[in-house]
Amino acid sequence: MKDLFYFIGKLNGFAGYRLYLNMLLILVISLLEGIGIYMIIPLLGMIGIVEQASLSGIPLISSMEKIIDGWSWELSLQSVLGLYVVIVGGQALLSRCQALLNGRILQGFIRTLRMQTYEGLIHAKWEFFLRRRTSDFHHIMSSELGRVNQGTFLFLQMISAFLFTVIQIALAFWLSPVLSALVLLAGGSLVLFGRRFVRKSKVVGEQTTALSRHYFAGIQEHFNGIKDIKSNQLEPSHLNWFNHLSRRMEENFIQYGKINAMSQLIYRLASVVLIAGFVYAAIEILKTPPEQLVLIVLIFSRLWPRFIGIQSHAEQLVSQFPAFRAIRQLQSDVESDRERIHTEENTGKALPLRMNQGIQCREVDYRYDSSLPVYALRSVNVHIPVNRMTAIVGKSGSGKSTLMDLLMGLIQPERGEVLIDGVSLREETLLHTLRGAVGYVPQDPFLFHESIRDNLKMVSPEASDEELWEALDFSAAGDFVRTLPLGLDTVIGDRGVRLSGGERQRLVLARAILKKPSILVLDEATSALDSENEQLIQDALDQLKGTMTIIVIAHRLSTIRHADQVIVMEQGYVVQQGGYKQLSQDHQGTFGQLLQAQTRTAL
Ligand SMILES: Nc1ncnc2c1ncn2[C@@H]1O[C@H](COP(=O)(O)OP(=O)(O)OP(=O)(O)O)[C@@H](O)[C@H]1O
Repeated sequence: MKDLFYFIGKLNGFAGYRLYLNMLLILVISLLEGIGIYMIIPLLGMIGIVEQASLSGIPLISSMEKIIDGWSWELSLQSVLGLYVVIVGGQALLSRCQALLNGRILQGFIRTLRMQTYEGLIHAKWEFFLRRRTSDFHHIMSSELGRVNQGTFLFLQMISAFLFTVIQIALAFWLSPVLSALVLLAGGSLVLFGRRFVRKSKVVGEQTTALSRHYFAGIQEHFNGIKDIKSNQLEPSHLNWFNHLSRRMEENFIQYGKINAMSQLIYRLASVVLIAGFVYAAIEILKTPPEQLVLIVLIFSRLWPRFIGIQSHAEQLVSQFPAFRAIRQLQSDVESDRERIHTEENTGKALPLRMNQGIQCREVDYRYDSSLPVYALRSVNVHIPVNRMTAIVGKSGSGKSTLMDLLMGLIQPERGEVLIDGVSLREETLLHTLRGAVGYVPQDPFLFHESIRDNLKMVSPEASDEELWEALDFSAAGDFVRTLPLGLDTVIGDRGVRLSGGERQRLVLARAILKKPSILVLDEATSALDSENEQLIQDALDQLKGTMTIIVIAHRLSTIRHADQVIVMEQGYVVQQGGYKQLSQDHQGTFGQLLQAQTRTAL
């Protein structure tokens, strides 16, 4: 319930006066509908079904008669019918306006919510993503937002039904307090009885969230690993998983349907019994005049379906509560894990990085999980000199990528400092500047499902075609792009799968170069290249030496022969640091052993 109130507060903040206008319209529409019902009685009087004289005893009719008398109108069939058309027509017109306003409020609210959630996610720290499955974000951004949309719609519908009920009950009370109190008492006991269905719906709603989360995670994993599935013939086990989950989802929906159908059945049966008892009491015990009875039956016959609707809406609404909670939780998590560089002051383009000495790590410790005594980096002290090439090497899992993330300011040390020219990276403006100055090429390069031109221009929207080709030639990608029939306009597939691994790496390298970074970071960025293309890129990087700071992670040690400095890592510690030649001569050192191992493999 807390979550619902949180979103109502947000809805109120978003819609403001429009929400109240919406309610006012509902009130007027309900009033007009009530008056429309009342209009039937004078009509019945004119037809002769009820006696004209007895109409003056009915509260609202007598007031209306007085008003009409004041206007010196004659209560003729035409005037009553005319008034009826005006009232019911006016109500229809207002209903249309209200439906449109309702739609605008709802869609605008969901758009804002979607935008806020996405903005929060995209500005969250890298560490936030390390702790979560990406499928959970897909789930929240699609399924859960959809459920919040439906929940908000139901909530607005419930307000409308509630206001309608209040107005109609007020009119009924005016007409006959005793009869109305009887009906209300019956309605109230039904609501109390219906609470058990609402509780059950909530439990089913929680199961729905868990199942759909599971579904999203599974689907994403399966299609990411489709090549593995096909080549290792894992289809049967995946089909089995899918079949099992689909059945559980089916059962979940059926269970919800059962609850809803049962509550509706009970409500309908109770309505029939109540109406029968009510009519009996009205005629036999209370001796209600027929015209009043007709009106009350008319009012309640229109009111009852809405009343039942409130119960059904309440069940649906609580079944959506877990989605409200999931989005609220995510919004609060991303807020507390927001990257400090994304503040109001830092919305503009970062200032250019002017680095004179370099980046330094001083006594850095880092753990991915602070509750475990497992360190990814331990007492790391390194210096990355400006405009030089530094290579980071070590066995798999030794901490190379973690150190790289630290140097790029993606993660913050648990102990110690990362400094640029002696200034701590904990300083927000510096972090913003550093991020703007880095060109990063990851191990598994990512390309958007856009043209090559769009993919490149993402980092430099103003770049001319000449600059694009220059960057492509630099990364040894110019030749293969020229052979494509559409050249720069070739659309590359989802995650660039229509290109080979090496082609993707070269395109992403071109993109990084186009940014004209002060710091170029290559994480195993040439691992998928053949030796010819790798050599071309090595030559190009050699040309860049002295113009930008280059940090390279490499497994193939032959590719870092020209590095000015090599950092050797082992189990989170920096065990050696120095020039390539110097380290390679120490045959007992970790680097010497790594070199020997690679030479043996190459033979
Ligand atoms: N997201 C993560 N959550 C928990 N532990 C992690 C995470 N990423 C890395 N680690 C752990 O931190 C240690 C260092 O990992 P890191 O990726 O930095 O090594 P690496 O030298 O880059 O390895 P590789 O050469 O295989 O890429 C490893 O023990 C690894 O299991």
